[in-house]
Amino acid sequence: MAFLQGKRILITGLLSNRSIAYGIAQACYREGAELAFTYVGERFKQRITEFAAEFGSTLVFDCDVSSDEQIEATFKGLAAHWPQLDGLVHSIGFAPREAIAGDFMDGLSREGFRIAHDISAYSFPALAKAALPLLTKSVEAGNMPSLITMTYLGAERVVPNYNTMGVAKAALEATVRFMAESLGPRGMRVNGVSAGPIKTLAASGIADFGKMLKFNESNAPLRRNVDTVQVGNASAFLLSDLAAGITAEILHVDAGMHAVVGGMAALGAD
Ligand SMILES: NC(=O)c1ccc[n+]([C@@H]2O[C@H](COP(=O)([O-])OP(=O)(O)OC[C@H]3O[C@@H](n4cnc5c(N)ncnc54)[C@H](O)[C@@H]3O)[C@@H](O)[C@H]2O)c1
Ligand SMILES: Cc1c(CN(C)C(=O)CCc2cnc3c(c2)CCC(=O)N3)oc2ccccc12
Repeated sequence: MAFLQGKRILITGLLSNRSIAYGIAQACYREGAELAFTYVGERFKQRITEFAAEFGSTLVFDCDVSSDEQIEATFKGLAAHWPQLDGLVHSIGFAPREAIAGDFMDGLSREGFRIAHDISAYSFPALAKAALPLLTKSVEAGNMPSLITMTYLGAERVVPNYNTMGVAKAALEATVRFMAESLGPRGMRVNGVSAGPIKTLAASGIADFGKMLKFNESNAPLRRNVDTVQVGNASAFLLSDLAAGITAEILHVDAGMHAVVGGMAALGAD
């Protein structure tokens, strides 16, 4: 297949081998892409360098998306190695713990709301804007660059406890549409992948996460949860020219759960 042969793709958000970004890297590498990675903080450099080597890459950059300087430096560094960028994977999300647990109003704060939107929503267009010169080089070379981000059902519907992250994901999904409208005429596509719950580090410490996985397994149309391989494959598809007609889309990779009304499903659970 190798439907990403020769494409140069930057993947953010790789933290462990359970990360969604790890599944995306596996799929893209398998399909022939050349990869580069970002990590957060010197202490992870060694680990991410080892992950990059798994995918035939030595390109790793320290990029905390709360820093404009680190975002700029990342693409300056990338430009020293690559003549163009054909794909950008945004797989970053964070909110202070009190913003994603318990009652939405009880956990609401200006700072928590700001942080959630800065890291989980603004960072996607911010990275894309800093990448524009390299993305434009890809268009000039006759390619159609593709940008993707990871979102969740909590953007569209109330998922208990997801709270301020749901509001931030709603903002993220709106950035997909406005970025697609701005970058489409420049020959670039922008899409979101709405993944079902997966036990990653970002999911660790979330109350009742196990219950949620069980509920999905009993009620999702496919009667199972999804994993990083399935999300990775769908992401690789969106990054490739097989998805040339797709932009401003939010693709659900959630075993169909987005289509099911929670309550009724619970009735049908037994
Ligand atoms: N795990 C799930 O159930 C699930 C479902 C749907 C969507 N998502 C989304 O998938 C994406 C990846 O999460 P994951 O589940 O793979 O967990 P993960 O913990 O493996 O990845 C989260 C990543 O966010 C990065 N990050 C946090 N703050 C950052 C900052 N300031 N600058 C740069 N990077 C920062 C972390 O370094 C980490 O690599 C997130 O956007 C998350 O919201 C996760
Ligand atoms: C699913 C699901 C997830 C996984 N998911 C889709 C996410 O997007 C998780 C994102 C996330 C954002 N910020 C933080 C954390 C995770 C944990 C550590 C921390 O301090 N902050 O998180 C939930 C929280 C409540 C309810 C469901 C979920």
